[in-house]
Amino acid sequence: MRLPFTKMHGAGNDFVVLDATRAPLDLTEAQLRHLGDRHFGVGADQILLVERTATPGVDFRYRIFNGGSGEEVEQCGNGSRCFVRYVVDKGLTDKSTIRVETLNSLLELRLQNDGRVTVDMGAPVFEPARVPFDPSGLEPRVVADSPLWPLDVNGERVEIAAVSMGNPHAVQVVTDVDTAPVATQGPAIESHPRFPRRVNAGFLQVVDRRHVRLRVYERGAGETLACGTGACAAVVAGIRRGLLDAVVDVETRGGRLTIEWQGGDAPVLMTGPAVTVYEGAIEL
Ligand SMILES: N[C@H](CCC[C@H](N)C(=O)O)C(=O)O
Repeated sequence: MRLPFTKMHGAGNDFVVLDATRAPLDLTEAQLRHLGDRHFGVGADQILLVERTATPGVDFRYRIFNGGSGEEVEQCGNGSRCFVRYVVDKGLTDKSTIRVETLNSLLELRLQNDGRVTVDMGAPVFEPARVPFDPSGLEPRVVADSPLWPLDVNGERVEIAAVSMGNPHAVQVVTDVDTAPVATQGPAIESHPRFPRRVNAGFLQVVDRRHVRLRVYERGAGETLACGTGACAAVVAGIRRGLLDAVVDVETRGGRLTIEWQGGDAPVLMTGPAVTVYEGAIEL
């Protein structure tokens, strides 16, 4: 099968975007992993499938698959911005505010005049069972509004905040992201038994109350240059610990995202770039 695709990135987190609005696309996990493979396929952190939906008041559905594992996941922040850029540039909609459903969320996205995209990512979730995270037998250290859970990682004690942005995140504060043990602790946290659906592992460095640096070892993809939901989870965790103000610039290795959260049940707003790199086709 000849499969046309669009290669995109949001702050360096890269995607293969597929149009399934005209005809359904049913790819196997092996085919999805092939698309994500940087040597034998196209290469991408995630594969995004754009579909129509019959849900009233919703414009599209988009499905997200991790490029390393081929598994379908609930949410992708950088991917949602590229989704908007894609449907507007492809003429699939004439709206500039678009409502899209994912596996477990409904997002509202707005294309700004400067080409950046703002996404209402919904409210964060902290209840362990809904992350999901198993805290049984653990005593958290509570800092301001935030329980910090002691996790045994490679024989070291790591303190994490467990947050869901629709997908699971474990966020720890580090003094310097450049020297943080992302390569060793990342995979150990990703597959930690206390996260039954595995987890995205965030390493957050607080520069000041409005600026942070972040690296994320992503579930099913490894370390990416940026992680949108990871940036949301990290800023929310920092605000709950009393370390950050409500609007924070997040410097990632691939670019800058701006995250806003007013606390409580307020939605997390994420603004950042969405870039089309090239159009291509691959024989699957
Ligand atoms: N690896 C993530 C999905 C992609 C999230 C990330 N690329 C983003 O921008 O939010 C997970 O398994 O939950």
